[in-house]
Amino acid sequence: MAGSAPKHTPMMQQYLAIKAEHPDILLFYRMGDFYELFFDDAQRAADLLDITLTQRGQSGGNAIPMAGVPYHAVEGYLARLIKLGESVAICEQIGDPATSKGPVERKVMRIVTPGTVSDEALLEPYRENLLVAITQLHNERWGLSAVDITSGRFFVSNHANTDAVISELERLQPAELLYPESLNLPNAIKAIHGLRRRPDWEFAADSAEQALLRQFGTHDLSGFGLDANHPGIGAAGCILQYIKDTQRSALPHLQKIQQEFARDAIHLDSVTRRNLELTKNLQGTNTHTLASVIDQTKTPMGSRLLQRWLHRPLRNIDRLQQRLQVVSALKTTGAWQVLQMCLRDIGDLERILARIALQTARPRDLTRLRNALSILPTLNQHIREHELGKVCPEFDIFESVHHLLAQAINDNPPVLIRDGGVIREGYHADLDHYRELSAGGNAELEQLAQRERVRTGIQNLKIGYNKVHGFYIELSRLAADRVPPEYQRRQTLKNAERYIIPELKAFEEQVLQSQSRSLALEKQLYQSILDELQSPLGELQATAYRLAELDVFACFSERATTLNYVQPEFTAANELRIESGRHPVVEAFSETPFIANDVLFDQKQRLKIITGPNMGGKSTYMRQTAIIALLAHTGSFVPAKSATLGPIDRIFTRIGAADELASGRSTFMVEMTETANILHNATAHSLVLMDEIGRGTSTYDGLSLAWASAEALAEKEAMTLFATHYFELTQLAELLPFTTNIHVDATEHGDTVAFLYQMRQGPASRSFGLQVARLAGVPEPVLQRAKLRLATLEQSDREKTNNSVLEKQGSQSQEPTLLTEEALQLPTHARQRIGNEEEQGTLALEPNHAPDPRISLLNQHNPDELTPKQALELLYQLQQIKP
Ligand SMILES: Nc1ncnc2c1ncn2[C@@H]1O[C@H](COP(=O)(O)OP(=O)(O)OP(=O)(O)O)[C@@H](O)[C@H]1O
Repeated sequence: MAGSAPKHTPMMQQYLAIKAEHPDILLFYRMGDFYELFFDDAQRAADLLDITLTQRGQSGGNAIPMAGVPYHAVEGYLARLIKLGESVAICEQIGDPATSKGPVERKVMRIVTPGTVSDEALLEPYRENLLVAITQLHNERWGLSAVDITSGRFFVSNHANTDAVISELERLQPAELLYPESLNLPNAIKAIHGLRRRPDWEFAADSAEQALLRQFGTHDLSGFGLDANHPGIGAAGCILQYIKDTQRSALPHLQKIQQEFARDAIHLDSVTRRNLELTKNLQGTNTHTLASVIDQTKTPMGSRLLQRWLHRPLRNIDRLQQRLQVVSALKTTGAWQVLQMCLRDIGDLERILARIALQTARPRDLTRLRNALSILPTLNQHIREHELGKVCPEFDIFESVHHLLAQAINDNPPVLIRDGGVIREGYHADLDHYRELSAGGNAELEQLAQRERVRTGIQNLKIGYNKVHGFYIELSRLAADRVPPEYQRRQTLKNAERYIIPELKAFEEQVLQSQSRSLALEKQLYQSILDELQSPLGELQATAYRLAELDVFACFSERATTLNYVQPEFTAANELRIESGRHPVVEAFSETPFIANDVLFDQKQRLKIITGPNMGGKSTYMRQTAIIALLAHTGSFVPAKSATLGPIDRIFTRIGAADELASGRSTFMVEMTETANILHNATAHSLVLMDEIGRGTSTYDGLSLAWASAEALAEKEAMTLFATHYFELTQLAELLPFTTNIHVDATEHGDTVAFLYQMRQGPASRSFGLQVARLAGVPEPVLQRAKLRLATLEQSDREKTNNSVLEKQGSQSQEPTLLTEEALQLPTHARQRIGNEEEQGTLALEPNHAPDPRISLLNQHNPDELTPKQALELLYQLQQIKP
């Protein structure tokens, strides 16, 4: 920033003083029709918004960098900045430029931050907008609090360690994240957009508790089931303080705080969340996700709730049964159809109510609220007609609120209250009177014009109005000699003159006065309507939540009907049985019919080693198992013929691997970190998907790690699907309890392969790697070379296996054979080659079944019997032989 204040112009001094109050965020400084940014802000805005960086005058001897956006387009720019995690202080001109000495008075009128926005234009309708705060306690533990200002949902949670809080942040996807300034953030959190450092004192538990009590008007927090020592209390306090600083308005819609317990939901770590592509695919977009198939909700609030449920599958079976009951009832009665028709017109009631609470609701929010309320009686009628009252009680229809809005607000009000015309005629007598005065003006004006025409004898005399001169009488120049003396000239045009007369002036005052009075009264009435809506706000919010739930239930029923899903059943036994399960997303987007498969985990079967060709459907099978389990725990029906699920505490996935360059971890490191996490945390109630672990390192390292991991999971009795290309692992079925082999079926068609996608018992017979490579378009000469290599490798394998079996037979061992480095007895350099070349994508183990002629020659001589000359000759001979 530039030098000391005295060197700046008065305007710059004003700017710098205001900027000093908002050092960390962008300041939009209003100058006429633009919001301007200066110095570093200008540079940052120019980069972020791709707007031109210019200069304005000099300050402290240097040119001042400047960038600006037109005021009428500001919302679009704000939306972009918010999305990038930036906050903006908006500074308006509040003084009158005409009467100001020096720069016109300016003030920051609002602060827009990603986590506190409520304007419709700045929010994404289908995404929750969370302001989150975190603190770390002395022990490893973290406290977290989150609020969705646009719905009033406010909660705290606590997390045992850093990994747990990172995975929670992955779920919540905060729009803005507050943390205490003394906290040393882990790298994974540093990468989050919208980070804000806050002073440590804002997280102090004592003051936080007081702030919460003030907010809710209660004596203690026990009514919310919350202990004042909860690790998240400090974070909740910081959130309230931050909102106070940035919003400067009360938050009557934050009426309670809830506690979320990790144990209430199936734990999904951040990797699993990504791998299962719940709401985002692996490329980071919204297509081909579970939500893209399941979400047929009709309101944005329903869609947001569904996404929340998908990311937090419940473990409480009673609550799931309640949800399933509603879904089932809507399905069997077919009521979902009419309900969806109604819901379509309900709109985003949740966010409308938040804007009413924040006093930022626009006239059209009120008409939308009125419209939503007017649909409730019809909804109730459908509930009655379909006898759904038991599972879905009728809605309160808020008659008085509806009546108020029907009486007070016009059918199609303008966007802003300041434009007037929002309050309905007949609502308030004074308003009608002012409006009559200003509108009735037209007739009066015409009378006056007619009278003047008669009096002056000038037939083309007109009365007009413009903003600068107000009302005037306009006469053509040709009539100049007939202008009465009391006409005062106002303005001279090319062919006409404009005049004013006292009567017209008085008329003007009356019109303007009644216009401004009517506008002021409208604003006042509008405000009192907003005030009146505050008291039923809590009940309205509860209704909005129930409508969002009904929207999700109707959506589940529709999906179950259209896509032929079945109601899942829950059991206390530690098992998982899926008959003819399907992958909802692959099924929806595949052009060929989906092949359904069974899954069975019970007391006897816990670990399944899956083998079979690439592209054979192993990953699909594993993912569909997790997705069916997850969907069942949201209260949805599932894509299967039947599904019975025992308790599930966590779903783990180790699928595919990508370098995480940003965090400095290689493919193998990522793979092993994820594996370590699973091995530490999986229990007998966990569902574990392991896809080809060990691929990122040398064959033997990988194979050994995969082997040992499978053993460890079998020991834990976790429900594990373990897909592998290490055929050796199929031997585990004989070595370990609870372990079985299954494989995906495929058949060979000449040089190519046909996938059958059917899971079968037992290990696969072969892998079809080359056929799949052909399908992928690998050039023919390469395939031919690979075929030759494969033949030699397989030959070598067979010989080694035979040797090893012979050795084993010699030592009378009963254990099945595992191909280890020792068993293969490869020389060290050959082992290294396997590792290196495999990393480059070609495995080229040099076969040693065809003996090297040089070695044969050497073997024909005994070194002890050779003379030095003979030895030299032999050396020359050896040199001549080509390997
Ligand atoms: N049960 C099924 N019915 C129909 N099509 C399927 C089925 N399972 C998989 N597919 C199709 O086959 C493709 C490949 O499946 P998938 O990725 O599961 O194979 P994979 O065995 O895991 O392969 P790789 O070992 O190469 O990772 C899927 O994208 C899908 O189009």
